[in-house]
Amino acid sequence: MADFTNTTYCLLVFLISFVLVRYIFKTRVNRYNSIRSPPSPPALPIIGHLHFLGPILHRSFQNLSRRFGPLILLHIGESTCVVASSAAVIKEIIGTHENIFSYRPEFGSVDFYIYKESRFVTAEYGPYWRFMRKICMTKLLSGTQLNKCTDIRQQEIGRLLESLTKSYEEGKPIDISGLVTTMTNNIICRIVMSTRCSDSCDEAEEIKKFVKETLKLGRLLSVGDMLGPLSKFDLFGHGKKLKVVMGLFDKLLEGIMKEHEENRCHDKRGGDLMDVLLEIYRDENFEVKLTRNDIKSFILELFVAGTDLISTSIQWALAELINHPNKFKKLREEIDVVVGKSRLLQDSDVTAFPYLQAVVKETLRLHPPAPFIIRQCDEDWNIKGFNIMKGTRTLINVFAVMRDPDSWNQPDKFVPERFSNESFRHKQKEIKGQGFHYLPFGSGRRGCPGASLALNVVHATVGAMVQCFDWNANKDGVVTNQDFSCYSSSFEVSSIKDKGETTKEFIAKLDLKTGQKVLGGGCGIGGGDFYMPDNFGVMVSFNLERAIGCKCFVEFNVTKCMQMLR
Ligand code: HEM
Repeated sequence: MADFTNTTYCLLVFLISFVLVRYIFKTRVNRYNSIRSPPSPPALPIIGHLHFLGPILHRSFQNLSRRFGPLILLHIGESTCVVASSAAVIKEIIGTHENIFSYRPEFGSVDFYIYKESRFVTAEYGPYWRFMRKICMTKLLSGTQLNKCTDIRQQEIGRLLESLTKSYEEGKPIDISGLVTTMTNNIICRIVMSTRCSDSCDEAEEIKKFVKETLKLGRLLSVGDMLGPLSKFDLFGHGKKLKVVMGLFDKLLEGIMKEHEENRCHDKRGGDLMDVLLEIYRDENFEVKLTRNDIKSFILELFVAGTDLISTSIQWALAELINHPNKFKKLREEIDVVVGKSRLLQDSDVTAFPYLQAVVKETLRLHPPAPFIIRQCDEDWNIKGFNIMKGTRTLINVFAVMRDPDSWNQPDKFVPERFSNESFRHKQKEIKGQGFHYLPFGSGRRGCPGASLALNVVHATVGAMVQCFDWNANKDGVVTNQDFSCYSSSFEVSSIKDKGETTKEFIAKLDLKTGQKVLGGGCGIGGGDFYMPDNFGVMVSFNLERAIGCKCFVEFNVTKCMQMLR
């Protein structure tokens, strides 16, 4: 009853707010009515196009663009955006007119972000952004810095493999999602703050919690953007919570910074990223004077930008390989020929594995962990004959572009071979995002600076997991060859696992046909599934058989995966 009252109350506040906002403020919508705007689906009063949006946003936008064209205008409550979904349109936006679309929009969370003045990812294209970007590319995430971290990556992957083996030996189920996320968090933690942090598991764990909470609250506050200027009143208290979480993060990071300052690194190679940033902070000669908040904010952004995305990519790659045993076999053979069975694959081996690289590229094409590139139009502009107003949020639907049948053969199929055959190899431009058909890391001056680090970790982890274990869907397991978005929409409410219900009972309830494949939960990530209900929990089992003889039993826990994204 209390829940019902709360929900009704929230709904009322929400609706009244909309009406007030509409009444009080002259909206962007009105201005768009008077210009040649991009096509727009029929909108409802107050909510605009909200009713077109399903739980998986990039799919909803893909469906809309199929009906209304590759550039569409949407009003969601008080929030207006254009969505681009074809390579030709995107080429204009982040290619030809990149200078107009180099800004990223502010979201509702910014008012409650304690390092408001220090953000890099949403910094305007000005001296501060240019300075941070330069140190990112030349010092923090440069090839030299990454080479220095090879040992860290190798050790953390080794730990992951040990955990898998140990769980097998103890006969315990394994939460792949949790283990892989811990690994990526540890890698970033150690690269950023060195062993001083990673040795203390508590600190690494604390950071993981803060990042998760910051992401969750940030998303909730962004949804509040629909309320327009009223979102500043923090009607649901998410902003207040964000401030508290960030306050705790700040305290923890200040402690780590002080520790670094006390044990100043005299290593000629320059120490970890925190050491490099502190060195710049102390130096008066740089064109931009860094503050302590700049450093903390940048570090938080690296965690937010990196950890989850790498982990998601690894899980999707594994899921696709499990679902395509012939491709798994082909990859295993490639690794066996080069590395053999007596040693573990190393970072430096990856260049000798074209098929492994193709598997990762194809995974990122089908399941881009960042399904949207978000930019903002900085002047009243014209794209393909349509007017876009200054300040309009511009969403590039990377997911739709990378599944566009005009650019890709059998776009919804997992076919790594498309990246390993000769015709594609000399299209390297595509891979770097310059052809605008393949954009998992964005493109141009605001493209992802962490792409090399991310690819290093994904290649080495997927390679090691394939080299060391046989991954087969258990015959009891629910396994699908569709991605999770199809999975969630086809199961809906009737398939929520009841409390106390065993996996077997749950599976029986789903009434799957013999031989039908259903993808395991660990794979259910792709930017949007966090809308799934809390109690949705499918335990999916996989058998792991180690190449060198031992057998493991793994359970993918969907609930845990999704909690990760909450
Ligand atoms: C698989 C993993 C990753 C994916 C798929 C990914 C994807 C992306 C995408 C799509 C963008 C926006 C690009 C654009 O606007 O054109 C971006 C930006 C960014 N990424 Fe990544 N990223 C990944 C990993 C990382 C890592 C590991 C780091 C750093 C540790 C990182 C740091 C950043 C930063 C700082 C930006 C903002 C750059 C700027 O505004 O100049 N990312 N990433």
